Amino acid sequence: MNLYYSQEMEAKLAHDLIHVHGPIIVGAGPSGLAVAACLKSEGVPSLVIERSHCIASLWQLKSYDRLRLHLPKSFCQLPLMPFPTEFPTYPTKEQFVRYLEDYAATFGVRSVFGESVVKAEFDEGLGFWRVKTVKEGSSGWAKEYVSRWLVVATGENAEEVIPTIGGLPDFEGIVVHTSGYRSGEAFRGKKVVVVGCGNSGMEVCLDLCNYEAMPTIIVRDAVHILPREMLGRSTFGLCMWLLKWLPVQMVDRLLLFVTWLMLGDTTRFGLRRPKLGPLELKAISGKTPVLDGGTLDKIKSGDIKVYPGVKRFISKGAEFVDGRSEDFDAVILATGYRSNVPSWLKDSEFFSEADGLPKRPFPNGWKGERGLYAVGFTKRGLLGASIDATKVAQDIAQCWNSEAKQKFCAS
Ligand SMILES: Cc1cc2nc3c(=O)[nH]c(=O)nc-3n(C[C@H](O)[C@H](O)[C@H](O)COP(=O)(O)OP(=O)(O)OC[C@H]3O[C@@H](n4cnc5c(N)ncnc54)[C@H](O)[C@@H]3O)c2cc1C
Ligand SMILES: NC(=O)C1=CN([C@@H]2O[C@H](COP(=O)(O)OP(=O)(O)OC[C@H]3O[C@@H](n4cnc5c(N)ncnc54)[C@H](OP(=O)(O)O)[C@@H]3O)[C@@H](O)[C@H]2O)C=CC1
Ligand SMILES: O=C(O)C(=O)Cc1c[nH]c2ccccc12
Repeated sequence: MNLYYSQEMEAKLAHDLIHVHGPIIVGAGPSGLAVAACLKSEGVPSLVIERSHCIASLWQLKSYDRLRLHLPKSFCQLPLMPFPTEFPTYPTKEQFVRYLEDYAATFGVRSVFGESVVKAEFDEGLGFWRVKTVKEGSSGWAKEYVSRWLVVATGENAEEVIPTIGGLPDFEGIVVHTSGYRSGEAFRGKKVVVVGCGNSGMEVCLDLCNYEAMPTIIVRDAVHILPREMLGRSTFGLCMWLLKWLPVQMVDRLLLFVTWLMLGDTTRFGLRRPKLGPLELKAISGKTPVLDGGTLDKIKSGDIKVYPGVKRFISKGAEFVDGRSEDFDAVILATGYRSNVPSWLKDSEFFSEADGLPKRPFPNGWKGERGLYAVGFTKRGLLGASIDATKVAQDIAQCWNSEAKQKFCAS
């Protein structure tokens, strides 16, 4: 029971509401865990509500086997607990998940699993957030949690983007989104078309090659492909260091020059570069450059074919916008993810209905009104989540620990 509820409020709350002692955090991914840990370190309890039956479901349930962190570990660790020193520079997903399990245990993160938040609404009368959940995968069973603070940590990758491409329902082979792809084993000897050329599409193509499958990647637009490492350092680390001294456009120019020396002109292989440089584009649009870990070599050798956009699918293959057509055994949709916040959060001021991200861009998208917060919607990966989590926890702790505990200080 929250000590700071007034008797009057207490009376107003129906007996079947669950009064959360501290903030409610929706989502037990890295962002939710990070904010719970930071709150704990400030002496603030919290409750994490997670739809799946484990922490970090994106990493444990929706990712392929060969996945590793693609930025060096120093840029991916959560606040207050570094990665073990014996971890490699780019930890595997198993290592990352083990780290997150240890992290949750170390900070005693309190979670309920298997409950999906279907509605969260600020009750003006009570001055509290009411958060309704249903048991994942069932109907007719619901709970309602209540708190002064609501932290949204459901992520930018909560739902798969499944594009409507003409003819796809008529395609007779396997169709799977990358979230359901585990390894190339199931595709040995098969012709596979991979739709989308972000980091997922590129990595899956390389994996397919490693299992003697024959991948074709669909690149419908311009894309920045960068070597994961340059000049003996991680490209990302080098960029972060250069950005301390130089403006982003200049860092982009240097980056593209070294990339050109290392990879050559990628246009020859069907990979046009956007007009804006990779870091400027990332900052403006959130579009992550591809950090190449060997895919480009397979494209150069012809093991991976590059085609422009799909015009439509047919029963045994696809027709492309350039008039060519080809047979395929399987389609892998590497078409990315989206936020699901607009489907359950009844507040259109803080989050955009269009993309489910906070309306105010980084670094100002972490705090809304009336005790509402967001962690992990910065388009800056785990580093962005850690920055948000620290700020959110400090803000809530200030309120929690203030002398005027009776007063509703989230505003
Ligand atoms: C394949 C892949 C690789 C990546 N690699 C990197 C990387 O190397 N480095 C990097 O910095 N970033 C990387 N990212 C970005 C990624 O966003 C972060 O790694 C990280 O997972 C974000 O954490 P999060 O907690 O914000 O979101 P998530 O990890 O997505 O966690 C959100 C949680 O909320 C839960 N949830 C969603 N909706 C509800 C609901 N309505 N009710 C209850 N629970 C809900 C989900 O089940 C999930 O467990 C990668 C992303 C992907 C897809
Ligand atoms: N640690 C690691 O190694 C990895 C990290 N990641 C991270 O995970 C996040 C998600 O990445 P990812 O899953 O690649 O998603 P992205 O959103 O980054 O990429 C989706 C791709 O699909 C394309 N696309 C979407 N719809 C269509 C369509 N109808 N026809 C053709 N192409 C289409 C997009 O093209 P367009 O740009 O034209 O819209 C884009 O190239 C990113 O942050 C990424 O960095 C992912 C994999 C590995
Ligand atoms: O993996 C991701 O999605 C990230 O957002 C990590 C990231 C943040 N800034 C970048 C710049 C270049 C490449 C990756 C990232």
